[in-house]
Amino acid sequence: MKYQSQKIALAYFGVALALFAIQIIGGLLVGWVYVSPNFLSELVPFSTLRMLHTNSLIVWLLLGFFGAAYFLIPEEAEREIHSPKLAYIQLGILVLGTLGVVVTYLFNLFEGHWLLGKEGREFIEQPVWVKIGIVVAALIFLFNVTMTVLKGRKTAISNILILGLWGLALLFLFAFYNPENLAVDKQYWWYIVHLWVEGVWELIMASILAYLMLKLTGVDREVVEKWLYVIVAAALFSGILGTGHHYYWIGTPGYWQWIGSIFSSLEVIPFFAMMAFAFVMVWKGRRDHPNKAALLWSLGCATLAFFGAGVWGFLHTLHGVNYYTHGTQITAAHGHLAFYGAYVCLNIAIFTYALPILRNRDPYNQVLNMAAFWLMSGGMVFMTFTLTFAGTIQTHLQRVMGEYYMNVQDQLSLFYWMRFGSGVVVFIGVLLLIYSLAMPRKEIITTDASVAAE
Ligand code: HEM
Ligand code: HEM
Ligand SMILES: [Fe+2]
Repeated sequence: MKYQSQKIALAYFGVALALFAIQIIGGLLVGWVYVSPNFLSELVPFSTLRMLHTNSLIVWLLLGFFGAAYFLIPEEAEREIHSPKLAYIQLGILVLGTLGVVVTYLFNLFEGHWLLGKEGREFIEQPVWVKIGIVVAALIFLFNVTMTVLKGRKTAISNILILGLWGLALLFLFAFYNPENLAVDKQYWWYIVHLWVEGVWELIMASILAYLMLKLTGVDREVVEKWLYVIVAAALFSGILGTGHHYYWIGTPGYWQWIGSIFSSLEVIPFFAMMAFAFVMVWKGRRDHPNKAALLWSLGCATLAFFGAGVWGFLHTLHGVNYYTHGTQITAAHGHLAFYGAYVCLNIAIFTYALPILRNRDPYNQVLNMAAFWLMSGGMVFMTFTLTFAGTIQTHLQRVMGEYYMNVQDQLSLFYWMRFGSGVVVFIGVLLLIYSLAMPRKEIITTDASVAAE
């Protein structure tokens, strides 16, 4: 570790990993409700469990991004973080807000209250006071990292990372706008839900991947930067108007069907470019970095993001297809693999790279970490297939044959069992990952000195 303030990342990564475990337990619970519909229904309704699953996902991914910024910006800017104290206050606010959401929803508090009560719109369910807390935390963060970069060396990696993080915070402001008209409400709601993952978060993804490639492969910075600019331009060019793929059936004018179909199809390009980038860097790289697990997660990230976002996104993005598949299990299949590939794997790649450095150890428990990669990724890919099959049958029976929703659900139970099974595998992978990141490697006991020295 070159700079003391990089240590801030350790606290962020720790909280993120704990929330990750909670997110997956939440996933298992919602998955179990699908096979046993009355499970917990008296205590915690499905909608609350589902909210806890998706919101803990978003919160831990954000904590991971913030931690990644605190880790890599000192190295890029060649100076300490402006104020470590502010960084810890920011973390405190976010943890408090998270607890606030959990308590409010689990005990159903302050119903209908404008400031303290539940908000209910998917992904932005946080009570208004928590939303305000999120904005305050984001402002503290932006101030802190922007000051650091302004006073230090400016690189393409840190500039693009900060641009992405500014965009993330500004777009979140639409969470405060909740118009009466449902069509208008949805129109702005997608500014967050879509423009985050298919817009500004892609900048964050590209810059963190670029940083990892720079460190892990030893390729020249100029080469990495050229790729970075192309990826970012492609992401914004396609992603902004690509929002139109959510405007097909919400009451917006018909031209969105064409704008959405054309531009969202182009969104495949930046995801393909990120995958090509990662592999070309490894191919051209001269460095044989000892942290093989971090490299595996980086390549896995770029590849699974291409399949989850690019291929599974394209699968249902043309309006002629989406007319039938909208809101079916096809959407859930895509949502899972895209989030997992792009943003879960990205975070784990930077955790795997940074934690040994932050804790002053050699890359450790690599084999366990790599086993966790295969268990988790295998589980998520299997889940994607089961949901895709379920979604195909659902689309046919419900949307083509016109069968009643619940009748169709009954016929899909085999797939929901398999989804639950793959979830258990993912959960085991997560436990293994956390163990491999948190615990030091056991001493190798061998008589062969050359093996022991490895
Ligand atoms: C890192 C892994 C995971 C990620 C990134 C993730 C992400 C998500 C997202 C984004 C949604 C909302 C999807 C949508 O509206 O289309 C969701 C819903 C859901 N997830 Fe996960 N999830 C993960 C793991 C799991 C696991 C292990 C299970 C367990 C079986 C699970 C079960 C569910 C269920 C049942 C829903 C509700 C779907 C519905 O409302 O029909 N997830 N998840
Ligand atoms: C990493 C990037 C991406 C993530 C994390 C992601 C995630 C998601 C999630 C969670 C949903 C469900 C939202 C909801 O209804 O609550 C969704 C919907 C959708 N996504 Fe993506 N997505 C990504 C990229 C893409 C790309 C590149 C495309 C197109 C090529 C795409 C096409 C779609 C479409 C068409 C829908 C609407 C599905 C429907 O009508 O029900 N996505 N995405
Ligand atoms: Fe989208």
